[in-house]
Amino acid sequence: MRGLWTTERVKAAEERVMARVPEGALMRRAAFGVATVALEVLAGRRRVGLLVGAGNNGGDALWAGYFLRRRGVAVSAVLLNPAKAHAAGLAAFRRVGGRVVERLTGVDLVIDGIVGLSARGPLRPDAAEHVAHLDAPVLSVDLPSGVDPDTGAVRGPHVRPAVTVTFGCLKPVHALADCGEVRLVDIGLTPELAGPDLLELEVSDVGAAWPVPGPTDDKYTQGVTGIAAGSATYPGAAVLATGAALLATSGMVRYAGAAAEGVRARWPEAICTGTITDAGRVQSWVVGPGLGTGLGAEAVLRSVLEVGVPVCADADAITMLANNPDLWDARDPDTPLVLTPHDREYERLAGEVGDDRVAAAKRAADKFAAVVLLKGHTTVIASPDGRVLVNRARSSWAATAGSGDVLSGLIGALLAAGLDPLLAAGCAARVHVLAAELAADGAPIPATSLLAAVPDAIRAVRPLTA
Ligand SMILES: NC(=O)C1=CN([C@@H]2O[C@H](COP(=O)(O)OP(=O)(O)OC[C@H]3O[C@@H](n4cnc5c(N)ncnc54)[C@H](O)[C@@H]3O)[C@@H](O)[C@H]2O)[C@@H](O)CC1
Ligand SMILES: Nc1ncnc2c1ncn2[C@@H]1O[C@H](COP(=O)(O)OP(=O)(O)O)[C@@H](O)[C@H]1O
Ligand SMILES: [K+]
Repeated sequence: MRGLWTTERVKAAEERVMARVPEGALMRRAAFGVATVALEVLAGRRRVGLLVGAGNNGGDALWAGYFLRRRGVAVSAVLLNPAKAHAAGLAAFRRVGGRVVERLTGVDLVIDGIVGLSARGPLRPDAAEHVAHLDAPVLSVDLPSGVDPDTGAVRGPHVRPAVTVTFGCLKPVHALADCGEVRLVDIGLTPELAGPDLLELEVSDVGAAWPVPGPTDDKYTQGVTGIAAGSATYPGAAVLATGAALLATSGMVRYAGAAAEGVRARWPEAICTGTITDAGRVQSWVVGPGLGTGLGAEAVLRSVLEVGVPVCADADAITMLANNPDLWDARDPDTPLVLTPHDREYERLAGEVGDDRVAAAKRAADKFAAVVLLKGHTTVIASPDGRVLVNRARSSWAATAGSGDVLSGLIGALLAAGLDPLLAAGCAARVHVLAAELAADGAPIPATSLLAAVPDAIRAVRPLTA
């Protein structure tokens, strides 16, 4: 797992380190890391431009320019606020023949030292003007200027780097926004950092957690997933969610609902019944996709919540919980619940998502004592115990009708297998993104193709030896 730390925590840790190292040492170390990566990106080319802002981020850029000059690179710098440019960095830069210019032209690489950890809001007009006219790849110092360091929110002009070189530890922006390739330079911060604020699962974490049958397993021991989804009007959601649960784990899937005929026709291995009460025992329920929001659907949701097994509530189930808060009473508060809203469903449940998606997911997790998976290009998953997972897609192919039904089926199967609910949601989200990428391979796909790629996605995350 990769940890990410908020700017408040990073700044406090940096202060503690700075108190025991010589003045300027930390900045020079950071800048040396920037120069090293810049040389790698340049791959023999020799012209670099710096965009230098008023703070220490600009100082890093100037010191990086100093180190690059010493390696014989031609370096020019635009000072966005000459009076406030980092004095020691600028003096060092000039000393080795760095040039201050009005505009960057004819460079092979631009180093973005406009703003860093103290930035808020989009680029100001003068900086935005310079950025708009760049025609070389950009290396951002610490983070892409114009993107919020803690929320990753982009609300106007910002830098789109090919590479970001950050220091000491990763910050939320590195998981929440597009930073290009992210490189981490050690500046001795680690001993000063306690546990991270956000976590990102690595492929190996997902592979290690994904449940597979062992020698003593049979179809019951691995957890039976129940699917209460679909309706006469929307049988497709039931077919997709059931299929996802069948492909996610071995064992058994029970379907209960009005789409039984369609589900049976597509998935003969699913045990299909018309109602929850006839369904038999399960270790988790997925409820909501395509279920409708009428009285019948409410009764289904109520029964599922009353069973006392972990539940993944998606789509119409979320709308019903939002419209009729009495339904919460059916829930045993100790039984894990995973809610999987997209932004509009979130709004019905807990008000506007806003710019800070992590805060929004945490708010709802607290409010409902549930794991909340807030969908999107960047999916944020918050647990009521305070842990937060972030899963950023590398493509947007999953933004297609029915793909959410696949996600809820995956989560349900992992819950039935007994995974910790936060991990279940995180692993499902990761495999979902991967399945979308594998299925799409450069062209749009329907959710059925995403579903069909789930086995390949699981194979891709599992260790080769298993
Ligand atoms: N604190 C430390 O010990 C270290 C800090 N380092 C660097 O220092 C950076 C943080 O430096 P600072 O705290 O000085 O802050 P920044 O460099 O982020 O800049 C703050 C300045 O930018 C201006 N500004 C804010 N928002 C802006 C916007 N949207 N458009 C244009 N200008 C804007 C502000 O008026 C302020 O003058 C880090 O990101 C990192 O690059 C590194 O040198 C490593 C060591
Ligand atoms: N721009 C995007 N990039 C990547 N994934 C996305 C994007 N938009 C949505 N998704 C993902 O696609 C799925 C859509 O789910 P949902 O909105 O419930 O669709 P549906 O109800 O049609 O199944 C979610 O897993 C979500 O995270
Ligand atoms: K920057």
